[in-house]
Amino acid sequence: MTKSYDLIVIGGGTGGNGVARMAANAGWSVASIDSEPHGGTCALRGCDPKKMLIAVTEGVDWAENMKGKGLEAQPSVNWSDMIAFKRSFTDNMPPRIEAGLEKAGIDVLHGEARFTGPDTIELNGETLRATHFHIATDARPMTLNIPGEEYLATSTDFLELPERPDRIAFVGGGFIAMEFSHVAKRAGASEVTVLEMMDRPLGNFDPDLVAMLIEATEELGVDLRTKAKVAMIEKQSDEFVVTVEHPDGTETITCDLVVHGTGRVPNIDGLNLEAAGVEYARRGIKVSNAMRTTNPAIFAAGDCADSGLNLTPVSAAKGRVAGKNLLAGEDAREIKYPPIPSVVFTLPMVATVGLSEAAAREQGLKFDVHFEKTEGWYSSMRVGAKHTGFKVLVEQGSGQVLGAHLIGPGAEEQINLFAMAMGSGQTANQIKAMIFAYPSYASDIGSMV
Ligand SMILES: Cc1cc2nc3c(=O)[nH]c(=O)nc-3n(C[C@H](O)[C@H](O)[C@H](O)COP(=O)(O)OP(=O)(O)OC[C@H]3O[C@@H](n4cnc5c(N)ncnc54)[C@H](O)[C@@H]3O)c2cc1C
Ligand SMILES: NC(=O)c1ccc[n+]([C@@H]2O[C@H](COP(=O)([O-])OP(=O)(O)OC[C@H]3O[C@@H](n4cnc5c(N)ncnc54)[C@H](O)[C@@H]3O)[C@@H](O)[C@H]2O)c1
Repeated sequence: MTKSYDLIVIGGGTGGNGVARMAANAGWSVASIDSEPHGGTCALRGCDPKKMLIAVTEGVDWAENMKGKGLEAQPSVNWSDMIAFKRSFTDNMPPRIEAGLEKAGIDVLHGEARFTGPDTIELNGETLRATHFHIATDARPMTLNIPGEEYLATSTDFLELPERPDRIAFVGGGFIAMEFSHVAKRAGASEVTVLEMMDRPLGNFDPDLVAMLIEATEELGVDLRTKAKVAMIEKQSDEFVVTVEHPDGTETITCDLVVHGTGRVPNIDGLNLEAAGVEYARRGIKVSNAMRTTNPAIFAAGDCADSGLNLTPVSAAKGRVAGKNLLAGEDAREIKYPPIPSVVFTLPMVATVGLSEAAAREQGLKFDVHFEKTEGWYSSMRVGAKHTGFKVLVEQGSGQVLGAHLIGPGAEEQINLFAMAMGSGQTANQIKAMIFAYPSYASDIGSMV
C-alpha cells in the first residue's frame, strides 16, 4: 500500500528541516528525506567544517603577524589532527539532527527522491504520496564541460582529505578557491595555484578591497592567476596536468589535486520536476515571494530555489516563509530580504553588505565614498594586520549607508553591525553617536561613516 503523508520534505538541511519541524509541531504527518545523512551542506560539508579548518590556520596567521612583536614560536598544521578536529563536529551532527526530527514525530528516510506525479514520489523503488511537498535540495558544483572534468575534486572531497597534497590547483577564483587556497597554504602546501578566468577574483566584491586581498594572498605564497581559463585536466600516473588558456597563449600546471571552485548550480536534475508540474530555469526552481512553486501544493527553499543569495541564513529565511505559508494554507507571508551581509573567510577576511560602488553609480545615487586603508589604525597595528581597510557609501542628504565593504580582522562581525544599522535605517550620524565597548573592532565603525 502506498504510504501517504501531509507533507514530504525533500532535503534534510537548512532550508528543509525547519519546515519539517514546523509542520510536525502543528500535528501534520511528515517525512523528511535526504540522500545523505541529514544535516545539509552548511553543517556537514560547508560553512561550519570549513571554518573549523580556518580556526586552526588562524593560529599560523596570528603567529606570522606577531613575529618580532614578542611572540616567538611559529606553529605548523598537523593535517590529520585538523581533519579529526573537524570530524569531532561533523560526525555528531547527523545522528543528533535525525534523532531530533524523529523525536518531533517525523519519519526520517534516506534515498534519492524523484517525482512520479504531482503528489507522488519514488524512493528506493517505493511510491510515497503527500498532500504537500517542500523541496530544499541545495546546489551542486556546476558542470564545466571540459575534458578531464572527472578528475576535479569538490570542496567536500577537500574537507575529507586524509593527508594534505603538496601541490594544489583551484579552478575558479570565487569563495571556495580563495578560502580553501588560504587554508591549504597555511597548512603547509608548497604550491597552491588559483586559476580565475576573469580579470580579478571575487567579482561580486569591491575591487579596491579585493586588490588588497590579492596582495595578502600573494604574500602568503598563493600563486593567483587571472584571465586563466581551465581548458583540460589530464591524469598522468599519480599527478594531474591542468591546461590553462590565457589571452596570450596556453600553459600547463602540474599538481597533486585539482579542486572545483567555478560555482554551484541548483541541484534539481534528478527530481523529475516535470512530473510534478514544477517549473524551473537555470537559476533554480521558480518560486513566488511566498516560496510556492508553479504547483501550488509544492514549496521550495534554499539554494535550489530561484530567490535571493545562496547563503545559509538566506536559505533558513526562505524556509521560514515556506513553512508559515504551508501551515496557513494561503500566502500569508512574503519573503523580504533585508541587506544581506556576506563574508569571504580568507585571512584577512573580506566582507560586504548593500550596494557596491558601481551599482550605486549605475542607480544614479548621490553618495560620498569613505575609502581608507587602515594598516595604521590601532586595531590593525595591535594584531600586526597589514591588509586592512574599508569602503563605506553614505548617501548625500539622507545620510543612509548604501553599502559597506570591509577587509581585515573583525570584518565578519563589523559587517553584521552595518547590516543591522542599514536594516533599521540608521543614518551615518546615528552610527557615529553609538557608544561601543573599546578597544574593539566594533568601536571602529563610527570612524568609517
Ligand atoms: C564549501 C562551502 C562553504 C560554504 N560556506 C558558507 C559560509 O561560510 N556561509 C554561508 O552563509 N554559506 C556558505 N555556503 C553556502 C551554504 O552552505 C548553502 O547556501 C546552504 O547550505 C544551502 O542550504 P540548502 O537548504 O539549500 O541546502 P542544504 O542544507 O545543503 O540541504 C540540502 C539537502 O538535500 C539533500 N538532497 C539533495 N538532493 C536530494 C534528493 N534528490 N533527494 C533527497 N535529498 C537530497 C542533500 O544531501 C542535502 O542534505 C558554503 C557552501 C559550500 C559548498
Ligand atoms: N563564505 C561563504 O559564504 C561561502 C564560501 C564558500 C562557498 N559559498 C557558496 O558556494 C558557492 C560556490 O562557490 P564557488 O567558489 O565555487 O563559486 P563562485 O561563484 O564564488 O566563484 C566562481 C568563480 O569561478 C570563475 N570561473 C568560472 N568558470 C571558470 C573556468 N572555467 N576557469 C576559471 N575560472 C572560472 C568565475 O569567474 C568566478 O570568479 C558560492 O556562490 C556561495 O553560494 C559561500
